[in-house]
Formats: sequence, C-alpha cells, structure tokens
Amino acid sequence: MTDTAFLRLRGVVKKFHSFTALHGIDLDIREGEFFTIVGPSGSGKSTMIRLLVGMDDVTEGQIHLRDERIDQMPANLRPTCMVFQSLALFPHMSVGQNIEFPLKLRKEPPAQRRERVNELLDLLHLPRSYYDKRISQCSGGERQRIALARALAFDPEILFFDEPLSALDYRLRKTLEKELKDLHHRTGKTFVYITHSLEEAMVMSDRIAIMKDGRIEQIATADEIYRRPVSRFVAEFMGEVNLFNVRCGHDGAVSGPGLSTRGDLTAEGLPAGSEALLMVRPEYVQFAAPSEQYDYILQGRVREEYILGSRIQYEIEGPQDKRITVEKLRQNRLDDAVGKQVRLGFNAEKTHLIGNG
Ligand SMILES: Nc1ncnc2c1ncn2[C@@H]1O[C@H](COP(=O)(O)OP(=O)(O)OP(=O)(O)O)[C@@H](O)[C@H]1O
Repeated sequence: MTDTAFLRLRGVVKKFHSFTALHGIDLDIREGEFFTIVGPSGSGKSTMIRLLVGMDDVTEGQIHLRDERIDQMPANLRPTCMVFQSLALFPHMSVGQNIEFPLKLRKEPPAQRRERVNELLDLLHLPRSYYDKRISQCSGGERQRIALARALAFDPEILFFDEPLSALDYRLRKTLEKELKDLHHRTGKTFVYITHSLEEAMVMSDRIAIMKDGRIEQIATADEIYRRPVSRFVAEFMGEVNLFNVRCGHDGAVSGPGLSTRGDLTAEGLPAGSEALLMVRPEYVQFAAPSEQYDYILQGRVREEYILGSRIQYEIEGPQDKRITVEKLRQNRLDDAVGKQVRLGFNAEKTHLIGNG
C-alpha cells in the first residue's frame, strides 16, 4: 500500500432536487488499501459509490484517479469495477463462461481465457471442475465467489463492493469476510467497500470512514475509531459504550455526577471549564473490591445479565439512573449477579474524552 492518494475526492456534493445527499466530501483513498465506508441507512454510502463508479453525476466537486479527473468520464471508460449486492451473474451460462465474459469482451484467445479462468477459480478456492457447472447449481456463497472472480477478470484498478455479504447467513458471511481480506492481500488491489455492518468493516479494513447524514464524521483505522471516536455518534456507532457528562474544572480536574475521581486527574487537551463526554468501553469497567483503587469509582446495582456466548454483559443501574454496561469474559462471570450492589472502577488510561459533549 502506498501513502499517496490514489482516488481523490474534493468537495463532492450530490443533490437530488432540493435534498443534499452528500455535503462536500473530501476523501483520499490510497493505492492497495482496503477502505470501508460505513454508516447507518440513508447516510449516503450508496450515493458515494454510485458517483465513484459513474452510475450517477456529481453536482459539484471533483473525483481524481491518480492524476486523471474521472467525474466527467462515462462509467464504461473508468478503470474500475463493481461487485453488486444482488448478483448479476448470467444464470443460463456456466461458471466458466461467466468468469471469462470480460476476457471475451477483450477478445482474448480461448486457450488464454481458459488458463486465466483456472487461475481465478484457484484464487477464489473454487474447484476447476466448476468451469462447466451451471450457475443455478451453485450455492449462495459460491455465487459470491464467482461474481468476485468475474470482477477480477476485468482486471480493474479498484474494486467497489456494495454490501456484497448482506444477504448471506452469519456463518457464510464470516467465512467470506476472511476470504475477502485474504483476497485483498493476494491481489494487492484497492478495495472500496460499503456496509452498514461495523463488525464487517472492523474485520477487513485498513481504514474506515464513518458517514452520517451525507458527511464523513471520522476516517481512521478501526482501532483508532474504537478507542478515540471524535463524537458521540461515532462512539455509539462503534459498539457498546459508556458515556458520562463531565466538566473539566479550572484546576484541570475532571468531575461528573456520581463519579468519584482521584484528585489529581486532569483532562488533557480540553480547556478548563469546558464540558465533555468521558468514554469508557464496557470491557474496561471492573467490579472493584472495596480496597481496590481505580481512577474513577461509582456505585450501582446489577439490573440484568446477558449471556453472549463467550462474553457476559451486565446492565448496571448507576447514580442518577445512569445505565452502565460492563462486559466480562465468561470465565470471569460474577456469581448471582442480578440485584447485587456493586462498586465499579476504571482507569483514566482506558478512557477517552470527547469535547463539546
Ligand atoms: N435518486 C434519489 N432521489 C432522491 N433521493 C435519493 C436518491 N437516492 C438516494 N437518495 C437519498 O439520499 C440519502 C442517501 O441515500 P443512500 O442510498 O446513499 O444511503 P445509504 O447510506 O447507502 O443507505 P442504505 O444503507 O439504506 O443503502 C437518503 O436520504 C436517500 O433517500
């Protein structure tokens, strides 16, 4: 992967009559990167992909691929390719005929085509004997792989994926997530992927852009976004989270209702007197014995216990009816938890402060 921008969006606006679906998007995607755009329904993900592949026109702004401006270029001339959510395979053709379709368009000789199809079948972990199999005899997961093989046969500079796994069952989705990540490594191509599934984004991506209401809220690695979200929206979108309204005192100390803090705790980077959100993820909140020291301490009562396979989630009623989520591995399960009074503790190094909360 290179550090220079490969696909560059500057001030991209998309309007549908009086409705603005994208508000001046600036975005740099690097060559060879697995870049995922994630966001809730209606945030503008599909609109963005449609502009990138040329299925729709930008209202304002520019899109560059390397040094070439492509936003005015017809879709069929753009060196890109799309893998659709609903598969657009030719059902009356065999697997091999489907995959070699782009090669035929390029008038490659049959022997060469056959060789390339075999390479692609190998790459997607499909048996070579599938060459003659009919699409209608293939499973959902196999069809996804065939569609991917066909997309790769176009030899595009960038592959765009519009929620390709959303229709599949959980197990198959998990398998294909890993395969896609592996395929990305092995092909070295630039993948631009959209999904509303955060988990999918986190498993596969080098970087993630989080969209909300036609704007990008944050672009970073999954780890960075999880640990240091820039807003309440991103913090909540990235999974279970505890957020406390706190005030940064004039002496720099952080305080919040019901939160006991070590006296010398200070809020780095936030102005004195400002209000903020103190974030701590459920896995960093401990059930603290009376003698145990933590930077932040609060009291509560366990309302519910949820068993999530290998993890257990506790819902705690804290001070002023505040709900706090605590997560433990099953082996650290609290005995007879529901109804228990608990002392909760967490350390400042596991927290993050979001300004203007
Ligand atoms: N052709 C259109 N005409 C009018 N409004 C549109 C059109 N296409 C999209 N929109 C609006 O633009 C906004 C963004 O839509 P878009 O499909 O890009 O969202 P999305 O994030 O992909 O959502 P989803 O996850 O549900 O597919 C929505 O409010 C949608 O109603």
